[in-house]
Amino acid sequence: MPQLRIALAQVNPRVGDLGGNADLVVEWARKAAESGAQVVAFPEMVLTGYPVEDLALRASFARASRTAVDELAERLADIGCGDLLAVVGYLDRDDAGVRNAAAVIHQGKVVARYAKHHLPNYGVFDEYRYFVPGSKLPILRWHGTDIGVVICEDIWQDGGPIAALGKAGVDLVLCINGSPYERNKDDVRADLVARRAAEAGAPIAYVNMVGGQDELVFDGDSLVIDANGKLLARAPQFVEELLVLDLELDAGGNTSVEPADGFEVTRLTLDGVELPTYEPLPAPEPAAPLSDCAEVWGALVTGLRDYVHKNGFRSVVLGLSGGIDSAVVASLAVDALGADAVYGVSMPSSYSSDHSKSDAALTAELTGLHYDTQPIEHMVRTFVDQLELTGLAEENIQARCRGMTLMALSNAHGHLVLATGNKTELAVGYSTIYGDAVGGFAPIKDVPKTLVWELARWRNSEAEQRGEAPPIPENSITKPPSAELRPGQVDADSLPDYELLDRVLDQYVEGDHGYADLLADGFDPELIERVLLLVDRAEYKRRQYPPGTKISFKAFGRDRRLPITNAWREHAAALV
Ligand SMILES: Nc1ncnc2c1ncn2[C@@H]1O[C@H](COP(=O)(O)OP(=O)(O)OC[C@H]2O[C@@H]([n+]3cccc(C(=O)O)c3)[C@H](O)[C@@H]2O)[C@@H](O)[C@H]1O
Ligand SMILES: Nc1ncnc2c1ncn2[C@@H]1O[C@H](COP(=O)(O)OP(=O)(O)OP(=O)(O)O)[C@@H](O)[C@H]1O
Ligand SMILES: NC(=O)CC[C@H](N)C(=O)O
Repeated sequence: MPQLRIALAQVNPRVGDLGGNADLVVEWARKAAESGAQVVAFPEMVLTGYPVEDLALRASFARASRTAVDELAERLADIGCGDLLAVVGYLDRDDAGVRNAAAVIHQGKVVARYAKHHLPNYGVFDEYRYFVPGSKLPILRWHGTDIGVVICEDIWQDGGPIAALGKAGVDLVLCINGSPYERNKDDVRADLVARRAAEAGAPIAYVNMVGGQDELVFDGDSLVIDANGKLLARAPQFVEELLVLDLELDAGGNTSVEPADGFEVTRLTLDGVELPTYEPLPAPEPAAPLSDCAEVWGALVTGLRDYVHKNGFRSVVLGLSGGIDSAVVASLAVDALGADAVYGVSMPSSYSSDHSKSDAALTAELTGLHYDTQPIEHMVRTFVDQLELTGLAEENIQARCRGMTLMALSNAHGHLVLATGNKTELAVGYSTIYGDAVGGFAPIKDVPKTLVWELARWRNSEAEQRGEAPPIPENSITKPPSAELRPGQVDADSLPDYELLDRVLDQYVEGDHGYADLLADGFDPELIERVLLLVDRAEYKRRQYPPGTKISFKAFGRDRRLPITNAWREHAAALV
């Protein structure tokens, strides 16, 4: 049986940076060659970054991507990696249109191209807007084994290229991916890859990218599973990694080129240099799965870090209220960027409690971030007096003075402003537009309030286990949440209990349940009407909220697109 050493390069490209991404591929291909691999696979569209959105529609970008892949092939040969079979995702354009493609590179040339067949067009994906599906299946004979290539969504749909490869006969399938993180998706992926490997009758080597791209985080979790469902290797989440392993594959001998399931099958035999003689590698230990909180924290840290760095910022600023949301965002920012890159500002008004000031100062002390106090009382007074503001207008001007202060500090010092709102607040519109809703990035906008508390407790206990000081003040976790916009205000005065609220929101937002479904879920009719009205009315606020990391199946934004101007209400009268 031929032994094949493969390497999966789980790397972090940057959208639009064709030169930088080519350098990345060269650097990791070199590592793969040094490890003795004969095959290296890179993620989906690694050369352009992913997703490129409407850049795909620009002919200039497609031309640059095609040129970049040809130049990359030459470069790999020039640096002595020509004998490696490299599979590299890129954006292609041919007579039929734009393609989400994989180039197979060997000895200085692109020897085969595969265009993604199944295009995802749900959730955050719009691939029918950009790409033309492919129906050609190149199968490469390399060191006696027959290798097929597919791209991400190709394994998420029944039928299609995997079934066709199974019928034609292959010994290995390389699946290159840009699969964004969602809670619990790692389990779904592993099951899926196992199912498809059985269908292909061959192991599937699945390589996913890592890193943040606007609202998406790619978590890696690359894996190799054989046709019997055995996990052969698994990379950790959220870190770059070269997963190298030796595969004992059934020797090729597959010859069918009959069209299978509408696919045009071509076989190409590549000359392999004589195999080096090396000791087989011990089977790599699969990365241990992360707990739910560790995984979410890893996603939030990655999303924040990459948004900041990939957009050229070196530091962030946020308002520290002493409350749980700003404390958790501060802790995430410190984990993502280091304490020296985080600036926290306490901005007390005349309604601010003593504990809000002391808890904010304690957050700074525990995390080591830069701390400053900027009282807003005089600014607020000027607006209130000049415009004769009372009630809600007076309350909101406090949040707006804070927002303006943070943006001024951003302009003056170049910090990116972090908005601290969580998913529950976004759902019910519990924030002041152009006030605490200002910012460039909103790290916890997809985290429900109850999960914010859970993450805070988890992060503190992690610190304790490592013998470090817990970064989040205990009082910020345990005190009743309050916006402190008027004396004695607490969230519970105007919102249902957060446990209950999050359960309703989960069904309405994630589950898209209507009124009747929510009744069947066991919620009180009055509660349903109240919560749904709040959610529906706040669409305009969500549209203007900064981007932030997606961790759920349905984040606000691309995953959930509702009209702002919308007269439809889910209520009892709408039941038929
Ligand atoms: N459909 C629409 N399209 C575009 N704009 C629309 C709009 N409807 C209203 N507006 C505009 O929005 C304004 C109302 O929104 P806004 O000014 O935000 O005010 P509003 O939503 O009425 O009040 C803010 C609420 O958030 C709570 N809050 C504030 C700050 C922090 C927290 C917290 O705990 O985190 C909670 C606060 O207690 C209050 O209940 C209107 O005056 C109007 O200008
Ligand atoms: N006194 C303050 N000093 C600095 N920033 C503040 C202050 N009050 C509010 N903010 C900012 O506005 C955001 C919204 O705060 P608010 O207290 O109104 O509600 P919250 O959603 O409960 O947030 P938190 O849990 O952080 O208090 C805070 O997270 C913080 O960034
Ligand atoms: N890039 C893709 O085709 C991703 C789609 C796929 N369903 C995933 O999330 O993994």
